[in-house]
Amino acid sequence: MQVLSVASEVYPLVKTGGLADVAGALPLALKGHGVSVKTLMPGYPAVMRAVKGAKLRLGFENLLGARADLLEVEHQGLDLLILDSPVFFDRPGGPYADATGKDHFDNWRRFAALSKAGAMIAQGAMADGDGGWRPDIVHVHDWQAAMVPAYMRYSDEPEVPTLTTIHNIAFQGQYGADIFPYLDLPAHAFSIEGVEYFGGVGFLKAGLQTSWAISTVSPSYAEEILTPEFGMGLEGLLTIRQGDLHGIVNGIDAEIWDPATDPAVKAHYNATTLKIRAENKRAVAERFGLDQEAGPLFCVISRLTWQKGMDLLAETLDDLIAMGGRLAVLGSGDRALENAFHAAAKRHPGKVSVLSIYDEPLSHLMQAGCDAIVIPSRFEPCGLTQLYGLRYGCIPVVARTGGLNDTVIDASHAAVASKAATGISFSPVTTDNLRRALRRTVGLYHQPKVWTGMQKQGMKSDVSWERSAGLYAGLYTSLIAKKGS
Ligand SMILES: Nc1ncnc2c1ncn2[C@@H]1O[C@H](COP(=O)(O)OP(=O)(O)O[C@H]2O[C@H](CO)[C@@H](O)[C@H](O)[C@H]2O)[C@@H](O)[C@H]1O
Repeated sequence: MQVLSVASEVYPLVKTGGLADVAGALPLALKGHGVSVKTLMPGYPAVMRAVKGAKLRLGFENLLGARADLLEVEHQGLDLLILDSPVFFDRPGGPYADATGKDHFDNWRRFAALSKAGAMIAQGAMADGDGGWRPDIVHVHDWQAAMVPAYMRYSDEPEVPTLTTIHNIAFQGQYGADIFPYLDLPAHAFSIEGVEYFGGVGFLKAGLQTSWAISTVSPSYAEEILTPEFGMGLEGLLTIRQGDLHGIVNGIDAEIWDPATDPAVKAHYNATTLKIRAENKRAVAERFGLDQEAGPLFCVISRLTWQKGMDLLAETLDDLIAMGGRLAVLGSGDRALENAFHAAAKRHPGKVSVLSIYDEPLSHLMQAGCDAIVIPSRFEPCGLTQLYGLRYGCIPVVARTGGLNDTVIDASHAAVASKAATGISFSPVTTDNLRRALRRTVGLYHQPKVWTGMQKQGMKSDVSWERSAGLYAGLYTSLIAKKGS
């Protein structure tokens, strides 16, 4: 089976968050299920530097107003299609924003161009000539690629089955109606059945409306987004499409994330040699300038945002320190939240430390050395850092929501007694409940037998892609069968 995947970021080439991890790991996991994936992504400067020697496959003279080339290259096991359009993608800053954090002014045009290219490839643009290629199914990720199924729906070419995956419904790609004339769509696409959304254009809405099927990254979140509290305005549409909505939990790349071999980890270990983690703990404390002392070392590896509940954590820090904990924070985000954490670090030198940088190797070392990772998210479609935590013996302390609910087993009395517990979870998401969860965590930490048992149980959890890749392969097969029926 041939799949075209379309994503705006793909690990290891460009990553701003969990989407990149999934877009980079799922194609590799699908290989074992007889599924072969080509991934279309933008040619940002970092990508163009990394894929020297890519082959030119197609030229688009005028893709939403700019010239673009389609390049093909194999990179670390991934078959990549790179949309090389200097006008759209060769600029300083990140994939979505400039160096000051302001969104690129033409994001709608950049990602509509990506989507339009995806739709043309899906409908046979690469089918002619030597090594011609045509996908059996198209899988697009988040709003930046969500216009692919819309472009396909409104073209005259035969349809190919499509799946749109929601990684974060908070980002929807909503724009004014004034962009519609530039999208290269027929006039009737501006309707409730098409791309129109509250009088403007909604990219994610368009994908959810026109895609054959929809998925999100955990079963719990698939249910939550049907409610006004979590659906962010799309709950009505999703409820209508409930029969086509699937929840498939993310996995992690178990080769990249392996504490026994990870090159970013100072002292390698496995579930039978957990004592070795102490060396990594010392290394983390040193890197963050924290006191070397007994007591639990907590960490955060996250965007510092409201979604992630970071305001709640900032409010509990004085108590966490009073309980004997320390905290290492790796992340940046909302200015006010960054300031709150930096202020706590000033109040508690040696106990709280914040690095507002993006550092992939350090994130690995932290999972390998910290005792617990705190994830008090208000909503979490899946969450990956708790999965890395489970694999590395870094106990997750999580809000009971979305994928966090589906992947962490709370240390209730029964779960501890039956040795099933893998973490600590709490709900509803309030400061008081988080404080209680942190206190419970410190209590468990001081029962070394129970704590080690939880670490071992977590390390045994199946967090690999194996099962979920099988579920995606099954979903693809069922959609292809639908086409034939
Ligand atoms: N400063 C930093 N330095 C280094 N690494 C950092 C970092 N800050 C974050 N990271 C890394 O970025 C990734 C974040 O992934 P998450 O799943 O936690 O959330 P995100 O909200 O980005 O993803 C969305 O998509 C994913 C994928 O589907 C869903 O799991 C999630 O719920 C949804 O919100 C992790 O790999 C983490 O280690």
